[in-house]
Amino acid sequence: MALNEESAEKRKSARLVIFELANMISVPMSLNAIVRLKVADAIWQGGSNAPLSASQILQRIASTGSDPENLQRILRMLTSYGVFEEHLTIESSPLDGSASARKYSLTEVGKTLVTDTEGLSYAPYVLQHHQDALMKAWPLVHEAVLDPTTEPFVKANGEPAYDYYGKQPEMNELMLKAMSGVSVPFMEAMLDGYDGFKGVERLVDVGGSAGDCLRMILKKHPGVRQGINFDLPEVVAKAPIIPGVTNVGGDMFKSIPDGDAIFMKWILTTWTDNECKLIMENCYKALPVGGKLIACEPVLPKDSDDSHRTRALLEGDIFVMTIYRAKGKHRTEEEFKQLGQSVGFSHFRAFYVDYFYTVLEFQK
Ligand SMILES: C[S@@+](CC[C@H](N)C(=O)[O-])C[C@H]1O[C@@H](n2cnc3c(N)ncnc32)[C@H](O)[C@@H]1O
Repeated sequence: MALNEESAEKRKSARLVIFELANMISVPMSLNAIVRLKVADAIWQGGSNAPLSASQILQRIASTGSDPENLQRILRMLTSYGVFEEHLTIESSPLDGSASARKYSLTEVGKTLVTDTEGLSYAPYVLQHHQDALMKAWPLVHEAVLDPTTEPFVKANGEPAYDYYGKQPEMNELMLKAMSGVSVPFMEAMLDGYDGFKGVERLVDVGGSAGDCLRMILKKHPGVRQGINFDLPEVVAKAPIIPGVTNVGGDMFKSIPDGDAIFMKWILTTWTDNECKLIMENCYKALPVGGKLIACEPVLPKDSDDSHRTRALLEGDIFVMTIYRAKGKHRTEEEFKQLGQSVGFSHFRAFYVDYFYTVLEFQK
């Protein structure tokens, strides 16, 4: 191929990539639509994953007047992102006697949206990410660059996300469900691949939400006799009663209950370096010498690439910047290590037991 032909080809593909990127909003919005319509549950009804056409799916979920063609458009597009598998079949058509019909089953990705497997669904997480208050913040991402003192969520809604959720019982409840759905599969992987709870009797979960992480740790490690689920008062007020777990309401920036070890999952990421230091200092004070802070956080790779893992972590980083703290962030392993050292933790280890979260162990 001549040089100028080659660069013309490159320009054509570049324009295509921009089309893809600019229209990409269709992807999360359609995913949200699929969850709202409970499409995964409809396909999975009775535990079967037999391929269904859009009309058959709608017969299971929707009221009269719904449009199978529009549903099929969404299913096709999400098939290209690996959420559904498309099956082309030849079926009789009233027009010419035969036509190809598209049917859809769930891939492993699609199955994560089924809501009848208790506690394992990612559906609430998808819904939680697309609530109106969050959607209002997204057009303001550029503001996080121009003025990082106030995150886009605050600009759009007048107050920080956790304060806002606290005043909206429905948002709070959805947040609890979203966290449970995401926590359970990770905790299973973590408890298989990490054994740092040996010898711990009293374990505090900082920002423990509904207490799912503690429930699973106590089940796997009966030596942990006392679990303290520590979170904001309005959150623990909604947390279920779990045998062996005491719900304690408070503010981690003020003080943290004492424990042999402290666990936290998905906490440091949403705060600035100085706020992280304050939380970690309070952990340090609450631990005995030799005690461990076990933090599970998304950890950014040093290099950038286009793998699913790197993209999920980098996209999550922009989510944090937009919704929680303009200077809260996904960090590299080295940045976490330095945060720990700055508040006095003498040992640090990282365990890569999952693709999204890494276990970070800080020892006093
Ligand atoms: C992203 S969620 C993580 C929940 C849970 N650790 C999990 O991974 O499933 C962050 C949690 O931190 C809690 N949180 C926020 N500010 C807090 C504070 N000042 N003190 C204690 N908990 C707080 C929130 O209520 C929420 O439950």
